[in-house]
This record gives sequence, C-alpha cells and structure tokens, in this order.
Amino acid sequence: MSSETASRSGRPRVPGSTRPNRSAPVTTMPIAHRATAVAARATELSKVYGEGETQVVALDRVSVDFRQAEFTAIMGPSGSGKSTLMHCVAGLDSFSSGSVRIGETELGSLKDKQLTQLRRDKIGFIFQAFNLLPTLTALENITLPMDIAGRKPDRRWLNSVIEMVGLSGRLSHRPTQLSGGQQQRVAVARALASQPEIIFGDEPTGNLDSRSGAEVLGFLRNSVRELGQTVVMVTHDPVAASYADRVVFLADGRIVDEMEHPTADAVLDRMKAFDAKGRTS
Ligand SMILES: Nc1ncnc2c1ncn2[C@@H]1O[C@H](COP(=O)(O)OP(=O)(O)OP(=O)(O)O)[C@@H](O)[C@H]1O
Repeated sequence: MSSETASRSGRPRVPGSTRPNRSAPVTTMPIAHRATAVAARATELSKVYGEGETQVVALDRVSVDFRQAEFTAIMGPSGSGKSTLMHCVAGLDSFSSGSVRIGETELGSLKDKQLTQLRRDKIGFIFQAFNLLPTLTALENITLPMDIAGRKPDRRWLNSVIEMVGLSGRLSHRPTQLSGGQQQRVAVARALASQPEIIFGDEPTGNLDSRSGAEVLGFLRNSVRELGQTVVMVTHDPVAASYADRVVFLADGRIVDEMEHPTADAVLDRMKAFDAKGRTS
C-alpha cells in the first residue's frame, strides 16, 4: 500500500489497479488545490420541520465543507441535527433554504430524477441497518448499485476492495449466512465499489460489537488514507469519531465546534461540555 503522505495527496490508485480514481488525477492537481478540494459543501443550510407552534428548526444556517480524501465525523447531542444535516447534504432530504453541492453540482437545481441519478452515481451510503438485499449474495449486493446503473464494475478495483474488507471467502454467501460485522463489510464494499465522490455513513457501527465496529472503522479510515476516498459519518461514539480526521460538533442545529485529529478522550470531554438540553456550556 502507498504511504499516507502519498495517498492523501489527492486521487491515488488502488493498489494493483490500473485505473486512477475518477475525478482528478493526482499528477495534475496543484498542491494548493489539493489541500482545499471540497467533495461536498453546505452553505447557510436550514431545514425547518412543521409550522407555527410545532415548528422545529433542525438546521439553522449551517455552513460546512467536507474536504476530499478526508474522514469527517459529525457529532452532537440527540436532536442536534446530525442526521438531518447528513440527509440534506446527501440528497436524501429536501432543505428549506441555503445550498448544497456535491462536487460541482448544486443539489437545489436538480429535479427528482437527476437527484436519484446523482445519489446513485456519486454517493455511497452505509447505514446502521446494513440495508442488504436478503435474496442476493454478498457479491451481488456489492455490485447492485452499478448493475442498476448499467455500469460494469472495474474488476481490479472491485477485487482490491473485496480483499481490503476481507470478504474474498464469503462472496457467494447471502446476508443471513453472514455475521453483522461481515454484513457491514459488504455494505462498506458496496459503497466503495463504484468509487463515489463521497461516502456517507449513518451510525455505521451502531449495530456492531466493538471488535466488528473497530474493523469497519479501520476499513473506512484505510479507504480514506490509501484509496483517497472521502467519508462523512454521523456517530454518537467518541471512539468511532477518533478514527476520523476531523470532528464537526452540532448543537441546536448549528455547528458549534470542530476538532482536527480527534482522540476519543478529547471528543468525550467536548461532548461532556454539552448540557442536557444539547446546548454548549
Ligand atoms: N420528520 C420530522 N418531523 C419533525 N421534526 C423532525 C423530523 N425529523 C427530525 N426532526 C427534528 O429535528 C431535530 C433534529 O433531528 P435529527 O434527527 O437530525 O437529530 P440527530 O442529532 O440526528 O438526533 P439523534 O442523535 O437522536 O439521531 C430534532 O429536534 C428532531 O425532533
């Protein structure tokens, strides 16, 4: 595998693959751009549920960048807007005002069909509940999004991803024949297989024991460091957040803090500073 420095410098290759990662070859991207290249951006993003007395401001003018080849965790107290932020940026939910872009594409300007296409082609998802199809084998689940899109998987890339998550011996198994940790590895491979611009994880380790969770988080971190993937993950768990390069803290629908190179203890301390209502102290 390539060194961290080399791999984090832009769009590196999968080991053994002849194909560079899709959007921007590393050799042509100036260093200044690499450091600031943005995979997804929310600007003044607001999301309001309901009206009048029952109105809830879930997101209150949130502006945040998710940089390419970086692993970002979103944390905050329950109800602070983490899932809403992820869903709005991932094009899974509409927003009330502001803007979101994935790469160069403004989501607000897209019709439903275009949004579906963008999610399919540019975004990978990993959910707490694995979301695998029970009638398909592990391999069929991994390639399903590409099959639906009518795209042929890059075999060498696919093999590298399958090898990385340690599923080579399990490809013909169906989800019920796999442990929870193995099922989530299938979901990780499915998300990585199409080399999306960005992967969103919603509590991806929420249903796993700590060992399986650590494995999945390790694969996600490797995908960022060694494959140049961009990952954004919502989590409640300071240990999970410590795998990220950066943590963004939400409270009351606003970003209240950020932490680079987080440790579990530092994240835990920061979380303790939120009071029971979810406000910062
Ligand atoms: N469909 C909805 N209708 C009305 N209010 C909603 C809806 N979805 C979320 N909310 C409200 O928006 C706010 C933010 O919710 P969100 O689920 O984004 O928070 P969260 O930080 O992800 O919470 P948790 O950690 O508990 O999952 C909360 O006050 C929630 O009650």
